[in-house]
Amino acid sequence: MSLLELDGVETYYGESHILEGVDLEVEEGEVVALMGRNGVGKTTTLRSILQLTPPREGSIRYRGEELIGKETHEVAEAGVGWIPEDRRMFSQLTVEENVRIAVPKGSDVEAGLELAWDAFPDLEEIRDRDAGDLSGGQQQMLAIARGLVGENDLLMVDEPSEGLAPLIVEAVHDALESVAGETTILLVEQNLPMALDLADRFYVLDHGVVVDSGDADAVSTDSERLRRHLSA
Ligand SMILES: Nc1ncnc2c1ncn2[C@@H]1O[C@H](COP(=O)(O)OP(=O)(O)OP(=O)(O)O)[C@@H](O)[C@H]1O
Repeated sequence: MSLLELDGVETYYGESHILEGVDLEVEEGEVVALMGRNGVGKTTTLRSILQLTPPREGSIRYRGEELIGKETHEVAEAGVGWIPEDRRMFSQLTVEENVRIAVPKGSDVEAGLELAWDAFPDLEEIRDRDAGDLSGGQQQMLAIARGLVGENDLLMVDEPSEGLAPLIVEAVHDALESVAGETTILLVEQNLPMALDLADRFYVLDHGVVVDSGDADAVSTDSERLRRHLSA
């Protein structure tokens, strides 16, 4: 049984038919990259899984259990975490407070902090700073650290490299690589080298359907196979 399985998922915003039958699977322990041009439905796929925009057709099974019809908080409680594109966090709280409240109720907060600081020593140095005062790269690190301590079985990360300088992208890559050792990841990412390097498998979405998929090792960043679907 796959950890996550989407079958014929169709999602709308009002009358706009965005996902027109998405099929994809994520196995436990994998990093799966979801790629595609702007506006093809990548974020909508994540929103569909989370039941933020519930699909009208199809099925989304997590550990064999149907998610469609559940509330978003139930999906989260089942172990599905989300790092949205806007790196949502509490800007008036410090870095440490942001990590603390990401530790699930009943779990060991100090152990969570230790895990976060081990993975992100740079964050420990700025633990007392307000999250709102961080650079884009630091905010992305904090968002990933929050995902890490959230004890998710599946972490969905939306465009973590977007808008970041190359050196910071490298740091985000390394951070995700260390998180990948702990958690299954579904990664939406337009930075092809980063996506292919991190991923075990990939899917390419175009106009709301999967048009290609395979092993990340089997394609290169400049392959015609990917270029066809990814370049503008
Ligand atoms: N809340 C919304 N209401 C109506 N249409 C929306 C809404 N959110 C997104 N869309 C539209 O749905 C389509 C898919 O958007 P989505 O954000 O899923 O794309 P994406 O592949 O993640 O691209 P991007 O990289 O630009 O975020 C786009 O045409 C977008 O304009």
